[in-house]
Amino acid sequence: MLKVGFIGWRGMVGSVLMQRMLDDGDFKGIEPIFFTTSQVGQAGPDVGVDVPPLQDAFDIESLKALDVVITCQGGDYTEKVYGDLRQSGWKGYWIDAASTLRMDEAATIVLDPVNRDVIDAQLARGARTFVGGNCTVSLMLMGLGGLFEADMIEWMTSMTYQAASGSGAKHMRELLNQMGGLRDSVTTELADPASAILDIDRKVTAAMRAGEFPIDNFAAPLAGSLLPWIDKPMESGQSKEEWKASVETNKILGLQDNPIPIDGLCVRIGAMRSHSQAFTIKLRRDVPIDEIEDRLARHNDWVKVIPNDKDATIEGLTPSAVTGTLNVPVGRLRKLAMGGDYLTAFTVGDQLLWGAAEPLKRMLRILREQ
Ligand SMILES: NC(=O)C1=CN([C@@H]2O[C@H](COP(=O)(O)OP(=O)(O)OC[C@H]3O[C@@H](n4cnc5c(N)ncnc54)[C@H](OP(=O)(O)O)[C@@H]3O)[C@@H](O)[C@H]2O)C=CC1
Ligand SMILES: N[C@@H](CC(=O)OP(=O)(O)O)C(=O)O
Repeated sequence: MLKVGFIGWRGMVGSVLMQRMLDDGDFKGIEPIFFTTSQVGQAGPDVGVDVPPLQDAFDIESLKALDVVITCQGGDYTEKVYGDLRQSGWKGYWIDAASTLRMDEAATIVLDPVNRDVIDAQLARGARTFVGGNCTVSLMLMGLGGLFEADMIEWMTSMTYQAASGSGAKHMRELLNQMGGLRDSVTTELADPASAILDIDRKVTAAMRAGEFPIDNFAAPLAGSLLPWIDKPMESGQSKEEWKASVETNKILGLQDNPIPIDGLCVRIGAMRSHSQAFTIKLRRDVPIDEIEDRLARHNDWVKVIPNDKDATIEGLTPSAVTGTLNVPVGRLRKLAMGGDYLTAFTVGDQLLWGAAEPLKRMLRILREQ
């Protein structure tokens, strides 16, 4: 039975992973051992099988006893522990949600409905480090997998609308506090249907710009606004989130030698935990829209093609419709005015499920099936 160590299991991504594993009975047939960076010796979580007290996540000797480490603890933890653990001679499987190791030669980015062939080839070569992809990249590939599989894409742009959860739990709370603060600033006016909307707007804008508005985490108002920068700056002028689109996609697909150019702008919006993206896709040839829809729909069990009409779009192609599900709807599919080989599309996905926890859960299953 595989000895599997869980690190970061009580954080936001880790909790989603725990729930998905419980839902699918994934704790049966493994020996789970839970680790912590702050609560050594406390009781482990209830996962339906006996587990020992929490162990020290920094103790290399304890980690060396594991067949698999699965970590959602974050990049700082990976940086502190991974190198030392490997240098100690440990040959186990390391499965990680953090971006730290993604572009390492030894690491495979996992998204098995899209790149099971790459994962299998890497396992056959003896690869032992598997990392979940960036959330926008994984969600884009789940939505557009059928076009990549058929090698239909010459280049594409992705313009993102990313939820607060991508920044972490504190940011989600701050977004809600910002929303509440804006409403509180105009409670009296909202109760009076005759009040002037431009007075309400003035008060809301003043509240947003006031010194006491809660911006400790986002550094600026997000509620009632947006933030067109995510992650660190790169020399290219891209944000790091934008840079990931091309490098990670091409690594996931095994296309590093002949990469598909992908670029765009990444924008934080006031959604809670589902990311959306709008694409401009330059097709290699003019493919009829019904063939495109058919390929997209058949690619995996979670993608859902939404007809390009208003009712279906508003009902099914929004963060509020998707959050908490594994569905990845893709819609607004139509040819652009630039010509028959220019396609536009829009997709939405839960960034904590397919965007973070689900590919890791499924990688553990793949290891168990070996
Ligand atoms: N947020 C996201 O969208 C994504 C995140 N990731 C990666 O996953 C990493 C973890 O992200 P995320 O889950 O958001 O991080 P969290 O901040 O929710 O959790 C990280 C760790 O903080 C510790 N912690 C301290 N106080 C608490 C508390 N009150 N409740 C829960 N945990 C607490 C826990 O460690 P301990 O038990 O040891 O104290 C926990 O494992 C990121 O750094 C990133 O690398 C990857 C993809 C998406
Ligand atoms: N950067 C993503 C979330 C994330 O954690 O990405 P990565 O795993 O690439 O660091 C977002 O803000 O929405």
